[in-house]
Amino acid sequence: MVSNPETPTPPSKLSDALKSHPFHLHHEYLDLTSLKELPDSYDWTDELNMIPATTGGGNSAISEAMPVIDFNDPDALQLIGHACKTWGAFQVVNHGIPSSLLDQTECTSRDLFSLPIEQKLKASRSPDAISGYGLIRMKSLKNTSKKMKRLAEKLMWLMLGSLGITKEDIDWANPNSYIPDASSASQMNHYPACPDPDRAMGMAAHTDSSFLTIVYQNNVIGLQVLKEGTGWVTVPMIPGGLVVNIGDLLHILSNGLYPSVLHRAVVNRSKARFSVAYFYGPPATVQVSPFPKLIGPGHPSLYRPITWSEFLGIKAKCFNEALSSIRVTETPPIECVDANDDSNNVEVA
Ligand SMILES: C=C1C[C@]23C[C@@]1(O)CC[C@H]2[C@@]12CCC[C@@](C)(C(=O)O1)[C@H]2[C@@H]3C(=O)O
Ligand SMILES: O=C(O)CCC(=O)C(=O)O
Ligand SMILES: [Fe+2]
Repeated sequence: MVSNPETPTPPSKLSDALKSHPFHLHHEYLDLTSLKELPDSYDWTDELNMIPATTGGGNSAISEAMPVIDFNDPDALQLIGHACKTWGAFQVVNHGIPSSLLDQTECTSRDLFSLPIEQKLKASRSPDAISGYGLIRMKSLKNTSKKMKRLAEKLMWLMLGSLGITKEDIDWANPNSYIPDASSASQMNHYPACPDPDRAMGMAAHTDSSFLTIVYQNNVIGLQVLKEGTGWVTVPMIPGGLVVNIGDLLHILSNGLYPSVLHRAVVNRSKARFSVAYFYGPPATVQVSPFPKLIGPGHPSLYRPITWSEFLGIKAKCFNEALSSIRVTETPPIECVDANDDSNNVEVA
């Protein structure tokens, strides 16, 4: 094969994916922990984000609450399939991750974010790097907690199983395969108390690019998911519960059957909030495309094949238009505007 010098080689690691798409934030790094007034640069005006949420599950309809799935439930597979189709997210309990480990992670996160800003800036992330301290959008801290990985694997197989996809169907899942292992990244988020929560947003509405993301939130609510026909729904606190979000890569693999969930994090006036997100997906260089069993007459393949690495590059440029930009349609592909703007006020590490 002859390589075309004008075609760049796709990055082989997630951490390299941002090198060609540096992310420049125009925010100055403020100490956000003791603000008396919202700085003008944090004033939020975006329509999608300013729509308020319903209280925990639709207008009093209890059936509209986000599904909570017990891992020990014999019907877990079907329940997960239904939750993926209808919500793109659910909470899981009895997941096997000891609460002591989650508490410990929260303490580490509190300690890290409470360091003086000068000290945190010593670990700042540069515009083309994936890890370090900074403001979102693109940043993460490598934390390959074996337990999180194991849980993510179990969740993935339940999700794929509910679509009729088996381990034999997925090359990279085979332990004897020469293909590298799954990719993952962790991100710790800190949302300081905000003097003007109605004018600010913790983390702007987005989908994750992963296969699935596991989110741990300390006992302060703030995560909201967009439920079709209902609007923004606040994810309730469930002791020991972990939130699972469907990401864009599972959306692609399921040919749109399991849509990635649009979610955001709001801030509140009196309490600081912490969360940890664990992004899990295929090896960075493996191409993901709509699964053949899910394609047929009346169900054309909706997306072109893409690696996580390439998709991250597209996401850095197109942000919430990334999925539509790789959709195979008869209409001309979406032209993205640069998503390289500064619109969030959450600290991440
Ligand atoms: C693996 C990753 C997914 C992510 C980019 C990252 O490198 C680490 C941070 C992740 C995050 C969190 C906030 C929303 C998001 C869209 C972003 O800009 O950074 C996601 C990225 C993603 O899922 O594409
Ligand atoms: O803080 C939260 O609850 C959500 C975090 C999130 O969506 C992310 O890190 O991608
Ligand atoms: Fe997210």
